[in-house]
Order: sequence, then C-alpha cells, then structure tokens
Amino acid sequence: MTNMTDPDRIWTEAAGKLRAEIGEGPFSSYIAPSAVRAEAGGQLILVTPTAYARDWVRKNALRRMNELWLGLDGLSRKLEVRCRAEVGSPAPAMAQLSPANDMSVLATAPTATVGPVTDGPRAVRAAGLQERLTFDSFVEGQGNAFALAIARQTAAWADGHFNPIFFCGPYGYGKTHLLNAIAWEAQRLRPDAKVVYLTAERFLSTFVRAMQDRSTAAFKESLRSADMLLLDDVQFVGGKASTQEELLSTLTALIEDGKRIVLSADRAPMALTEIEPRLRSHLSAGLTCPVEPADRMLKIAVAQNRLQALARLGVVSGEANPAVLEQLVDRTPGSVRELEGAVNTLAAAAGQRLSSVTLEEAQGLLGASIRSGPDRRITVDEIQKTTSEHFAMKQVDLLSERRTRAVARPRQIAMYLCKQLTTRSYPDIGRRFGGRDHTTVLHGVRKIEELLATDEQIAKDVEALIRKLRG
Ligand SMILES: Nc1ncnc2c1ncn2[C@@H]1O[C@H](COP(=O)(O)OP(=O)(O)OP(=O)(O)O)[C@@H](O)[C@H]1O
Repeated sequence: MTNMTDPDRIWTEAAGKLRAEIGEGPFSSYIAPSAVRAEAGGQLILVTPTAYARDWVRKNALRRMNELWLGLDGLSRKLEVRCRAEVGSPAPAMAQLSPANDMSVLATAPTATVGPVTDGPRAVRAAGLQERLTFDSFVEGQGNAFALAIARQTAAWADGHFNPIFFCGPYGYGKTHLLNAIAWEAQRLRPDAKVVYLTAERFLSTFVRAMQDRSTAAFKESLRSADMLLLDDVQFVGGKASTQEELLSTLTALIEDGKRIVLSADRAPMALTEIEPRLRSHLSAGLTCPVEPADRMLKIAVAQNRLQALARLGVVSGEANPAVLEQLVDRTPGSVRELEGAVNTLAAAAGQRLSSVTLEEAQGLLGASIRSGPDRRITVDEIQKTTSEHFAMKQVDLLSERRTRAVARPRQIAMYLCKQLTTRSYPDIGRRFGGRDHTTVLHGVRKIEELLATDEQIAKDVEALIRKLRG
C-alpha cells in the first residue's frame, strides 16, 4: 500500500475509493463539496458545507473514510468532521483541495468582464429575473440547506467550486429562487462581470430565432462571453436535438474557459432520459445539489416569512395566529408554490385584521384554496403542448417573439390557461413563455377574459382545451 503524507493527495485517493463504495448520489451531495484542512496542531478536519452534511458524514461515511485514510496516510492521522460554521472559515476549505481528479475544480477566477447583463436587443440577457427572489427571502430548512450553502458559495464566486453546479428537485421547492438569488448576488459582488440568467425555454426560442435569422454567431457570442451562465429548467430541451447540441457546445466552451455554470432541472442529470447521453454526462460532471421537498417546519417558516413580507408591503398588519398558519400548511397540498398561493389568499381576505382571524374563519376565508386532496397537476409544458397541437402550430412558436395574430392569440390562450389551471404567478408564466415580462402575461390573460364573453370561437377553443388538459 502506498504511504503518503500530503493531505491533498490522500484525500483525492480516499475520496475516489469512497465514491465507488457509497455511490454517486451521496458522494456528490455530501463528500464532494467537503474538503480536508490541516489545523495548526496537525489535526486534519473534514469540513462539510452544512451541519446537515456533517451529521450525514458522521453517521454514514466517517468510519469508512478513516479506514481508507489510515491505509494511505504515512502519518497515520485521523480525520474529524466539522461543518463550515464551526471552523469559521468564510470560504470553504474545498477551495484548497480537490477531492477527485475527474471532477473539475475551478481554481481560476473568471477572466472576461463583459458589460452589463443586457447587451443588445438580439442578445440573450437576464430574462425573467425576479427581484423578490434573493437569498434574503429564501428560508433555509433541512431539505435545502446543502443547496443553499452551495448557492451562496457559487454566488460569492468562491474558487474551486465544481462546474457545472446542478440543482435538481421536484416542482415548486425553490430551484428558480436559488438561481435568481445567485444571479443577483453574483452580479452585486462583481458588477463588471457578465452574469446571464435564462430559462431553457428562452435558450431554445432564442436559438431557433437565431437560426431563422442566420445570426447564430451572435447568439453563441452572447452566451460564450458570460462569466456566469445560469440556465433554469434544463429538462425543457429534452427531445430537441439541435438545441441540445448547441447547449452542449456552449457548456463545453464555457467550462474550458473556466466560466461558471449553474443549472436546474426537475430531476438529477442522469435521470433526464430525453436528453442525449453526452449532454447528460456533461451536466452531471460537476456537483449535483438536491433541493428536496419542504417539510412541515420549513413550510410554516416560509408561510410566516411571506406574511411578514406582505406586512412590510402594507397588505396585512399584525401576525397570524400560529394555529391558523399550521392549519394552512397542513391543509394545503403540494409544493411551496401552492402554499404561497394559499398565504396570499389568506392575506388578501384578512387584510388589516390578520391577527384576529380564528381557525374557523380561516377555513371559511380560504375556501377553495384549501383543497381536500391533490388534483392532478397540470404543467405549463402540457398546456403549451396541448395548445400548440390544438392550433396546429409548434410549441416553440408560443415562446417565440412572433406577433401575428395566428401566433399571438393561441399564445394568449395558453397564458390564460396557465393562470387558470396552475398556481403559477404572472412573472413565473412569463418566464415560461420565452422570458416575457409579467405585464405581457397580464395583458394576454385579460384579453382572453374579455374575448371569452364576446367571441364564441375562442370560448369553444378554451373549453375544448380545458377538457383535454383535465383529461
Ligand atoms: N425555501 C424557500 N424559501 C422561500 N420561498 C420559497 C422556498 N422554496 C420555494 N419558495 C417559493 O416557492 C415558489 C416556487 O419556487 P420556485 O419557482 O423556485 O420553484 P422551482 O423548484 O423552480 O419550480 P419549477 O421547477 O416548477 O420552476 C417561489 O415563489 C419561491 O419563492
């Protein structure tokens, strides 16, 4: 057996063996973002990003890690584990050591500093960033603590992070929120850097338009000059071969240049089976951070947080009775998005008398929003697909900038259906329609509401679509 003394080399080797034993998921979640550092007295500490990761490592991997370590370490040192808050280091030790050589650890600061986030009408820009989605408004809980720690590190442009960072998890538990928060914070910390946020829908629609306009070179350039590229809802490129090819070449070019890439999807990269294997493997080459469904405690905290934000805006005054909040959480099935909808309903109904609302009253006020059981969830993607099929057009046209009535009306109908059949907000729907502004969505929805009363054909189309979508 080889004997070494350099913790860096021992860590690389021991971590590689542990990876094979515990599997890719736990490894990339808990071990890969940790790092070994030597204390002044020679004691070696494995530093995890969060207390949760520390407890996981203590319970599941520390013993084995020490066995592997002792087999390699010429100085027979033992490893202890602590979380970053305990060792009090602002940037994690993972910047100092790279755990396994096949995971790219960026040591270089981004080089290009290209202009502001918006750079010309044809350029891809920070489409759809929402101001309220910052780290300050994100509530930490057990299921998201690790993702939040990594997000903060990424936003701080910390050296040595993995690339790409991939946030995955089910619908409505904060992936977009984290990507927005990273983009805001990264831009705040480095105003000269080019931080580009876009949804995969936007990537697709801009790419398709660039092909039609024969301006793909400008499209490529606008992305490749980014210092940090954040791409939301990557699953959307599934089944779209040329867009995937373009995405793959964008990612490889950026990674080669040492630029930061942050992605999100509703599943882990390897489970995105509609995505071509080479792209999938690039997506999973960095660090995968699960954003897990919120537990009850987190949901209560999010509801409280939301009410406080509404109080600051003057929508409500006072605090809700804790039992009312608990009831709200317990009786609102679904994700944090649905919960936010229920909180908004309560706030709008209770207004200035929030603190005196009783349990019975809350139940009455919330009525339909507190449902007895989860309905089948209709997604924006399904609405877009069904609407485009119904009008014999392509889904990508709904996302495009084409404004002829033949395209604009079905697009407005699809937006209207999203507002009716999902719990998504106007900005969120805009984001899903090629990164449009929320006022465009609002206008579209109002237009269809008006036409429903006067235009028989539209009323029939909408009715048929709702029937198809409800199944
Ligand atoms: N931990 C949290 N703290 C505060 N707000 C949260 C948290 N998790 C989710 N939310 C809120 O819930 C809503 C849905 O979250 P978000 O849009 O980020 O979900 P998502 O995982 O990106 O979903 P999708 O994949 O459908 O886009 C947002 O309004 C977001 O602000």
